Amino acid sequence: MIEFNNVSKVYEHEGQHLTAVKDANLQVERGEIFGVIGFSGAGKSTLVRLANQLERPTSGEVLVDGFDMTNLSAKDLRSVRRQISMIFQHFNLLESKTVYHNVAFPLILAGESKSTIKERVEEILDFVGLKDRANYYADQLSGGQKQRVGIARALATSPNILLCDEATSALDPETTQSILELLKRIRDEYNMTILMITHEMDVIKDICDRVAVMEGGEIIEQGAIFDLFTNPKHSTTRKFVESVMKADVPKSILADIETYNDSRHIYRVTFLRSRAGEPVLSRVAKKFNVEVNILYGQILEIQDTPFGNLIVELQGGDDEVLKSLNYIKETVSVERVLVDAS
Ligand SMILES: Nc1ncnc2c1ncn2[C@@H]1O[C@H](COP(=O)(O)OP(=O)(O)OP(=O)(O)O)[C@@H](O)[C@H]1O
Repeated sequence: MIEFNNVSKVYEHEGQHLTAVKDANLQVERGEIFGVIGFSGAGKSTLVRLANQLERPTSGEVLVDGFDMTNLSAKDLRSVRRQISMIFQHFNLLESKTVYHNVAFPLILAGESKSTIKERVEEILDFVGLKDRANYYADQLSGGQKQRVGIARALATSPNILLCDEATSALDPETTQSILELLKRIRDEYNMTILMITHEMDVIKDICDRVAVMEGGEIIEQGAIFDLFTNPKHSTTRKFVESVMKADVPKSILADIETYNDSRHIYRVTFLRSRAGEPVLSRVAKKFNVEVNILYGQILEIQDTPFGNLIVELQGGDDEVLKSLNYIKETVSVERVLVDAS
């Protein structure tokens, strides 16, 4: 649906060249929610603006629905662009206009009749849960409601692709969840293709099918969410994953682990997929001469798949600990050891 082939974007500023996107390759499939994550300045906004040709690439090609956006006539480009809508971090609403008018705006520009506009606006406001706010002014709404208006406006012209530029970054966690639920519903009910950029791994975890990680203009890693979470390869990807994994570990436990001395055996044990429910640690305690002390445990759900994450201490002689560890690794695919004090 959206394809980047060897795309680069170089800006020239006061005689200096700055490569904002470097040799990017990615494919977003129809009906997929694809996330792009990176720290500030990584090139995410530029990448998403290349998707609808708000920016022209310096080299490479951008295909949308098979059309090479870099080689279209102005008329054809307008027509392909009509399939693409965008929502923004700060909503970009007409603050002095009503909710109704904001959503009607792109339909008025498209020359639709009054009756078509009325029908469509009412339908879409109902869909985003703002039917009773049609006559409110945008500046009378909460942030979450404003983003719903932004989404309704984006959907008004029935696009196939929705680009989301940090769409939840200005919202509190609860409102973020409700907007993410709405985006999922849009994908499911309209088979929308969604390309979203964010710096929040939580957002990626909750909604995306696949993700690309950007750094210094390059896509340094990409893949299915589950694979990326359970087996991140690049150190920046690991940082993003740990921002979610560590977020829930109580500070007192983290501080405690850091003070453990070399003679103790502390491991992070990662349980994948259906194995998350297996009683492997109690089996280890019965089978070997060790005690298992669970310091911290968490089971995340990534794309409806359980992903267990435990920090355990194995107490016993070095030999027994080694045997136990090998047993755990065989049985539940221990992915990696965070703290190996042995
Ligand atoms: N129009 C422009 N002219 C010159 N340089 C630009 C322009 N737009 C972006 N850049 C530069 O390109 C790099 C990537 O910027 P971009 O906005 O794509 O990053 P980002 O990952 O979206 O960052 P943020 O999360 O802070 O918005 C930055 O160094 C930025 O200064």
